[in-house]
Amino acid sequence: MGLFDNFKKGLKKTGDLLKTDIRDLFKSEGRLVDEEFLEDIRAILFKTDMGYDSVEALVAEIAQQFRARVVHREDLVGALKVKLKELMAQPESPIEFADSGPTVVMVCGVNGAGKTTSIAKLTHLFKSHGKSVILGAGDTFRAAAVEQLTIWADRLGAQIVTGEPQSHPASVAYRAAEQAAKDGIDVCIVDTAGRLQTQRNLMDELTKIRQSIGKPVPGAPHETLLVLDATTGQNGISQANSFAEAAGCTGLVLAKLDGTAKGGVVVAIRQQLGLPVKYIGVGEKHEDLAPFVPDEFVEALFADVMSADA
Ligand SMILES: Nc1nc2c(ncn2[C@@H]2O[C@H](COP(=O)(O)OP(=O)(O)OP(=O)(O)O)[C@@H](O)[C@H]2O)c(=O)[nH]1
Repeated sequence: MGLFDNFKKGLKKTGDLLKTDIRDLFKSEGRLVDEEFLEDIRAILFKTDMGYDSVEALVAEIAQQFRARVVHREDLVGALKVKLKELMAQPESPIEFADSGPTVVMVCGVNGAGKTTSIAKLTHLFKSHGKSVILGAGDTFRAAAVEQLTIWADRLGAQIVTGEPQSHPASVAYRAAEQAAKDGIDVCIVDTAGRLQTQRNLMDELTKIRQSIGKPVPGAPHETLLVLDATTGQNGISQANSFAEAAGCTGLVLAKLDGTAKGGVVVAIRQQLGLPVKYIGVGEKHEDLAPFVPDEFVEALFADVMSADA
């Protein structure tokens, strides 16, 4: 599947919502842009969870361009797309690969956000680009987490370093990074147990994990990715903000985008979190991950609204 198809898959539910609502607005050919129309647009955009500031910026743009004029569906969608792309712009941010030696990626997030699955997807992606991968099973609290990651590693042809049930996650992370350096492996991905940003001791533990990764591989971790569950919508954003800060995150993986009609949350995330969205999860399989490209996101979001009338 191409990138655009992946975005469409991830945004199916959100796109369907927009399609129905915007088509309902344009039952007649054109619509006069008055306060009532602007209010309707506002309500539609809010439903996708774009957040107050983004919605107001979009409505202001429509008002400024079309107030007191008759607007057609394609003009409205065109203007929304241009403004959304502007709102979501971010530096191109693929993974920062190390100049030499292994690139170490640490993955963190709250329980059940989609960390393990995202690690499997990243492994598949890196391997499909010809890179060798080793995993560090740093979630030593849950035997099931280690098991799950081991299954993925076997299936995807990656090495894995695990610890004894009581071993410290920092020592597993250290050994994984060390092994990567010793064996000349391109990418080392370190899993961590789910935690809340309010659990001080567990957040301190993330710092220890980071420090121990940096011993065998100076400069590592090169990326610390926060996995966010898109289905929690805007509720998750403020939590993510403090998490990202405490854990020194460099980017986001937004998992389960396919599971929500509130995919507009990506816009809110771009507005409210100072971090680039690096990848989106669009399903449960290992190939269901796409690098995040704002313009593709916007095009996919509105693709069905403008497709041939059903
Ligand atoms: N539909 C869909 N499901 C996903 C996606 N990513 C993860 N999941 C599902 O979400 C559930 C939790 O995912 P995990 O990867 O186990 O989450 P985790 O963060 O490792 O969980 P803990 O280790 O318990 O903290 C699983 O059932 C996954 O299949 C996605 O992009 N789309």
